Amino acid sequence: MALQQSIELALASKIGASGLPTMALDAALSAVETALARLSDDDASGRLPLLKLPYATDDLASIREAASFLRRDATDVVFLGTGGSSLGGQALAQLKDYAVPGAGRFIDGPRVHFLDNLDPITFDHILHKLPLSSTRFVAISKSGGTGETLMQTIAVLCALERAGLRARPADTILGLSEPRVAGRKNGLRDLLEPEGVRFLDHDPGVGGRFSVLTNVGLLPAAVLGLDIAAVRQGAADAYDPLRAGGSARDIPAALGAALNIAVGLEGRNITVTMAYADRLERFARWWVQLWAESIGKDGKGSQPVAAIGPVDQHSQMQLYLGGPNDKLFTIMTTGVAGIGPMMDEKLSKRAGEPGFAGRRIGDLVAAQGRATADTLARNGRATRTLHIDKLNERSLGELLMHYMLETILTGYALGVDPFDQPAVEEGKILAKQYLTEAN
Ligand SMILES: O=P(O)(O)OC[C@H]1O[C@](O)(CO)[C@@H](O)[C@@H]1O
Repeated sequence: MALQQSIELALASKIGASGLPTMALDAALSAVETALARLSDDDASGRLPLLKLPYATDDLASIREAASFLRRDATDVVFLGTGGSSLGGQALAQLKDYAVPGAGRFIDGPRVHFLDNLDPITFDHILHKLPLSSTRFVAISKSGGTGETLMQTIAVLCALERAGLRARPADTILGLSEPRVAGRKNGLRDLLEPEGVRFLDHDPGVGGRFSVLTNVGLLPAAVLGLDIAAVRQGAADAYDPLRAGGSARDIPAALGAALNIAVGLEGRNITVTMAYADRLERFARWWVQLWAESIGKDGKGSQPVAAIGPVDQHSQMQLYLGGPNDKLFTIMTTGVAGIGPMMDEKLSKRAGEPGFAGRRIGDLVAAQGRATADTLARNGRATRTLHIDKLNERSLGELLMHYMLETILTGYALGVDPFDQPAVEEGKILAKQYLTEAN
């Protein structure tokens, strides 16, 4: 198990009166015990296919085969899709420098693009810049009905047509969506299947924001050459303690859920995750969707905020330490001490920082993560720490599964359904109405 979690710095016994009283944590733990029993029933009944994924290997060959198809003679692979149809893949892709400021441009092999936000200028620009004859597109939508993804896909088909490549969309595009269900429309399949485009099936029993361990997240990971079996093994590392049974206090994801619930009981409704690693930035965005859509309903929920260290110390820390004490902080660190460029002694002295001499950049980042957690705690801010010594496929798989389990258990304990998102439909319907009314 790579993940080391501590909630010490959230407790009143450690940080004083503004920390969590034992009673609040005990009450939350007891609610999570009931949630654990429900999850165990879900596992036994097979109701939640997500719980089987950590141990599944039978689909990995087909994911690798699809990845080889996409990589063959490709300069660029573009993933179309939004929310849960994109963020899990992005979180994994960061292990290979995807969207890491300054480093992402130097990725080996085909360049990978995730176009999750619909922006006309970006899309126009990218379609004009991409070498279309050597670009592969993957259109991902669980429902097959998301307007953004449908518009992107239509725009790609039109661009291929203009480039004289429309004759062979099946060589260029891959679809990923739920299998057809009688009586339910699937716009993406309706659009692409007549073109001969091949589809991978989205597991109908796994919601988009929980789909990172399925082909939705693992396909982009495999395109980038990541070890997708190790991602699943890591997920098993997070789930094994639940399968083994035991009390909520001893199961990391259950303890995390209890912490969130207890902090909520104390009236703090903002939860900040600050990760001291560029390669966890998309993970944090993935978690924001997971938490917001799963927990925010029936008037319940807490506001997830994603932050990255150390850079956000220089933008958000003043509020975190000096503003209202209404947040739970999770400070995430990785084993970066001793890593990176070493500081020259003479130059360090000249810069007025003799303490830098002989130290590496990773030493400062490690010290900063530790200092932030301690400073928050000294200022009475409830803080959890999560440390991963080595960030790789296995430990990231563990982190992803830990958070999915923590989220489900929190939802169960709060009495909300973590698997639906009824409120987002209203705006989608209205936007389509405005679109047809516009002239
Ligand atoms: O994969 P789909 O069906 O295109 O949905 C994309 C995203 O849209 C949502 O349904 C919210 O609008 C998310 O839950 C989902 O991840």
